[in-house]
Amino acid sequence: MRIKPFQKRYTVPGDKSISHRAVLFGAIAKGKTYIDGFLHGEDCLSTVSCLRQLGVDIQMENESSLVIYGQGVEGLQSPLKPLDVGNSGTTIRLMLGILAGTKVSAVLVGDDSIARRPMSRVVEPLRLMGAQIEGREHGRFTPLTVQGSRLSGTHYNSPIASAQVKSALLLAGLQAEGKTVIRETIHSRNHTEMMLPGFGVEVITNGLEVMVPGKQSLIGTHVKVPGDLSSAAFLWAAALMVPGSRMTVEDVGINPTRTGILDVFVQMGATVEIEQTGVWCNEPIGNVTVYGDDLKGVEIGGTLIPRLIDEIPILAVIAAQANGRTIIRDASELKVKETNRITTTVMELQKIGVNISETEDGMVIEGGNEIQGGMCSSHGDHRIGMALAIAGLAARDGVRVNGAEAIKVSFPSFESIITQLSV
Ligand SMILES: O=C(O)C1=C[C@@H](OP(=O)(O)O)[C@@H](O)[C@H](O)C1
Ligand SMILES: C=C(OP(=O)(O)O)C(=O)O
Repeated sequence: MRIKPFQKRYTVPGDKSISHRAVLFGAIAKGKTYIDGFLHGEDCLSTVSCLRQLGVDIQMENESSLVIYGQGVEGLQSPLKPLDVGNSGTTIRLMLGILAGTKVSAVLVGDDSIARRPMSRVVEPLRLMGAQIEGREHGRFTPLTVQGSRLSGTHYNSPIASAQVKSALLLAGLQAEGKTVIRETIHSRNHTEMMLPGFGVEVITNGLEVMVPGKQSLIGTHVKVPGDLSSAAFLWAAALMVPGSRMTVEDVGINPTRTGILDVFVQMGATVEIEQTGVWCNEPIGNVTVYGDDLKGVEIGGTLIPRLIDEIPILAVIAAQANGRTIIRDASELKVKETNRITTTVMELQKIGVNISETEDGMVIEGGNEIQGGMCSSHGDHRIGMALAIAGLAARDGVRVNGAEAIKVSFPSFESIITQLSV
């Protein structure tokens, strides 16, 4: 149902990408790692449970504070049962990079969505380093089996801008003989490169290239996780969908490899005020306020896309309300996320009366018409579920989202915040 204008300040739960990395790196480090602000969402909990199955002692002091008693990669043990990564692409791909160079043998499985997502993007370059990974359709899909082995460093030109690929190879490279160099065509998020030096690891970045010398070990540290900009994006979007509203999100990560959506808000005519308040573990954080009425459509593509890849479903919702046409190009990677996010975004927004169509590598939205509302589905994809719920704040008849439980994957407090906005 259409809601009244609001002026609010919130914090959002910890960044999902950074939470995964903090617990994975702590698990292969020697000594204690403390994590504050850990995201207690299903994806990160899948990472924790896989690591526990590998014999890592992880204690939860409370929902967002963890202590990991790391014993180095040598301390990892072969699990008795398959490691279940649930819905999390980051977990399986980074875990493959870690396990490839250990003495562990393990089977990795996930849910139906994971079973459809491509694994060859990490399996193939890891095999070039000497990894022994087998699986369904020659290792293109789960279930996958990894038998840890000796690795050699590599020089890999990554054909896709994927931080999961880059991170998997860097993690394998830490255990390999010789150096590992990854070159991307477009910058992907750089949280791995930003965090590893805090664990005492040498990482050298030179433009689009990242290099790690091999045979390095990690030392436990303290990680403070910034708020997740990808979660905050839904709250800022709420303010843009309800004219006259204003939303501030505090202590949110503003790493430039993630802030593409803020650039697009400005391009659409919104006001974005960024007050940087600190740097936590190499990651800039700040308080970010977004407001604006009478937005206009935009054309986006190219190097901007990896900087807002997870925000495209919510951007489509904002574009539906903005005046004029929005064109999103170069976003084929969306086809291999939790769902095919081009298809699911277009299909579900059409159901609630948005004029939107699918293209080969993105979508076109004709904005400026009232969103009617109705019944739609998350298709089990957290970001689709949240995008549709935000559309509901401006829809004439409201929006009912089936499968909203998927939202717990990344933003467990989303529903309670949206309920507060609506009263
Ligand atoms: O490394 C990460 O933490 C992530 C990288 C991105 O995926 P790709 O690496 O497939 O682009 C992103 O979509 C995902 O939500 C998290
Ligand atoms: C794509 C996502 O995550 P992952 O690849 O880790 O499943 C996401 O959170 O939008």
